[in-house]
Amino acid sequence: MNTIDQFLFPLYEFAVNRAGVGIHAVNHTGRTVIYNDKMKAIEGLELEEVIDRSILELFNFNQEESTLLKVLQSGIEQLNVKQTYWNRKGNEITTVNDTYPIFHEDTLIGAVEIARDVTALEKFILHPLRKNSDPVTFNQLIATSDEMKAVVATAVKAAKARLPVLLIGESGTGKDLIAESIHNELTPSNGSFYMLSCHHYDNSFIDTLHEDLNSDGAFTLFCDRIDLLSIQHQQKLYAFLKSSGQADHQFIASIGDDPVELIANGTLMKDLYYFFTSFAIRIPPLRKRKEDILPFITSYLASRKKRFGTSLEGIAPDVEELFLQYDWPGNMRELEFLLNEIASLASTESIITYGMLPLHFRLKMDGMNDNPLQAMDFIVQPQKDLLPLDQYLKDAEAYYLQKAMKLHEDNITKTAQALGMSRQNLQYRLRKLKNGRG
Ligand SMILES: Nc1ncnc2c1ncn2[C@@H]1O[C@H](COP(=O)(O)OP(=O)(O)OP(=O)(O)O)[C@@H](O)[C@H]1O
Repeated sequence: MNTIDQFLFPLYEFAVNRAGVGIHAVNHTGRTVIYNDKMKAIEGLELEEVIDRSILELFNFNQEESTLLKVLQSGIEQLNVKQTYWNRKGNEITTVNDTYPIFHEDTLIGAVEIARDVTALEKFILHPLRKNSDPVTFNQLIATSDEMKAVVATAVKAAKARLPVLLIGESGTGKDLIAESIHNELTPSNGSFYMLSCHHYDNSFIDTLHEDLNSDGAFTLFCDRIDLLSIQHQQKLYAFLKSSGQADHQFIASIGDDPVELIANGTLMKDLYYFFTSFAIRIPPLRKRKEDILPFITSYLASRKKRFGTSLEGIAPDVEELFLQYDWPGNMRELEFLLNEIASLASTESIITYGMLPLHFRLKMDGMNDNPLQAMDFIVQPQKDLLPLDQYLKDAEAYYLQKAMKLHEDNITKTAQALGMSRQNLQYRLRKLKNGRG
């Protein structure tokens, strides 16, 4: 490093780590050389876990890394690649990635990926919902379980009474859908449905609510996740609601946790909570109402068939059993994403079989079921469909690592030694396999 570089290095390092975008750079061999703080936050990984990865290791893993690899191989940039997945900490993340090849005097010396975390931005909206698609009504909600039937019955009552409603439930349980269904149940109907999404740090939009919602007629305002607003913004929202006058407006809010706890730990303003509690509706997580899983799948596949002409119609009994055992931390949204993933890879199949489940899901199941992949799964048999090579290699890696770990009584150092890799490398692979990305 020359003197100028030495002088500039701390500045570069500072800038890279303070950047609001994830930055991941690899050299020409695919080895990670930059992995900034934002990228760590997005992926839930640590620098040590990625720093000594080689191009071959990168090959087997997630989409984003293969984008880096592709760009490294082709020398052509890839822009605006969007992905949504649950990261290692179980958070749903949506990123938009730009990946660039880096040349020095005509020689390709590496590639850089810039990832924008748009999870919050995507939700930062104040807009009339679904202007151009069918309005959502209670009829479209899957409510087979007694718990969901009770939710719908109370929501219908709330719409009749036209009183403020508080929806309480984990992410992905359908709060948005219920809010919109309440709006569409109102008689006489309200002109506009506005969704005020509070998932963003910058909630200055609350300051302009008066102007934004200045409509002649009655409207519905759905304040999604008010518990994510700062107390100062909650006070502003409360002041707006109190002053909004017209009795015909329908106000709905949602929170992601138990209100008593949120108030106790200072995350939710008591007055704002009381404003909405004429009807407090708790939407149970999917793991507490598993009767809704299969009807959702049937309805999803039927609507996909209608819209895209796909051939999928149902799921195999063993897959059904797995789905009923799984806890679905991302609730209906996670199930929907999983089905999207399966359906987008399906061709002529009419039934979702175990082999069609993405690896990350199967690994979670294997952990849960004590029913891991078997050596038999890797033998080519005439009566069994062949897997795509990429899938086969991923499965084989998962199997091999699990067996190697077992052989060495889960001792990372010994297993890594036996496999001829570093501890970090092995840990990284194991974590990736366990938490796999969709
Ligand atoms: N009962 C249901 N019937 C049909 N689809 C559902 C149901 N519940 C959820 N979904 C689907 O699951 C996805 C997530 O639902 P929704 O956005 O309403 O969840 P949410 O609780 O508002 O999540 P968040 O708190 O993250 O905003 C949507 O695509 C929705 O269509």
